[in-house]
Amino acid sequence: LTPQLDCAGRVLVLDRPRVMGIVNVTPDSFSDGGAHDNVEAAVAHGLRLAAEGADILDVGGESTRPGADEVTVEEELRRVIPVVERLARETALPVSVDTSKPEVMRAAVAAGAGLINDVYALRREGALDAAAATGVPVVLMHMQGEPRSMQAAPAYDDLVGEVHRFLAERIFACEMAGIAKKRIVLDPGYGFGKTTAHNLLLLRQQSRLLDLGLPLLAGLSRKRSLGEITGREVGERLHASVAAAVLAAEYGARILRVHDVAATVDALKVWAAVAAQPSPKAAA
Ligand SMILES: Nc1nc2[nH]c(SCC(=O)O)nc2c(=O)[nH]1
Repeated sequence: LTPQLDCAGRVLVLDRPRVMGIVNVTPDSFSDGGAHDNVEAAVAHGLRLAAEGADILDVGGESTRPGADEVTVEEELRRVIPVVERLARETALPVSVDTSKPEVMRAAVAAGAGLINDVYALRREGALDAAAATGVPVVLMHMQGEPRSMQAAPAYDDLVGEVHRFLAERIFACEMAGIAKKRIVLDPGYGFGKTTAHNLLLLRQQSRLLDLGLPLLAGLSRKRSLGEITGREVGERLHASVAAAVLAAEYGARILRVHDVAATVDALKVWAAVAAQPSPKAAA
């Protein structure tokens, strides 16, 4: 049976790896334009990613980069809601909201968002109830520590086991709050309290998370670990990001969260065409 996510009426069919395009609504470092310019630029970017073949658009107003400082609820709402509203209206794609704040979850779904993408896995006060009340699917991501300090000294006794246990606990918390298991997507949280070595091991063993019985989302696009491996700066990580997306698909991910949609769409078409062929075991 093919898993599918009903994102407020816009159904994401997970019969093959799908591409989630990243729409950051954070102060534009290129222009000193005010909030309006940020919204306009973000909407234009989202429309472009839709034209490039994205299956879902992920709108985020708070950078969760290591060391990032907090954004107030009011500021995050000002950035995110207008963009969610416009993209939900001007495309037929499901729109997800990348937030940990319950108020932003509620307002974004009211404005047309069909998926909640929470890097904090609904652990903030009120987030479980807010997500349950919206009725839309949720992405639960693993993070060790807090964005501000998570990269100081990440350490694990059993990395994959700890990520697995964390996700199992968050699934249970969701079910207790009335969020059905079929509304949940899991995410290993690459780069969130992990060294490059951790990220590599977690990717290689990502398929161990599949026994939790839920679709996986992977976000490796342009991340620091890819820079460490290739020596490339953030704007030069397209090739590494495409390789990482294909590997994540090979190791079980069905949603790839990326900046470079067109390139990843083509790469995953090749993956899907090959994956459709009989495996060596079948031929034997
Ligand atoms: N679900 C999910 N959401 C995310 N939001 C970010 S923000 C940091 C960046 O894009 O570099 N990363 C992720 C990720 O890996 N998974």
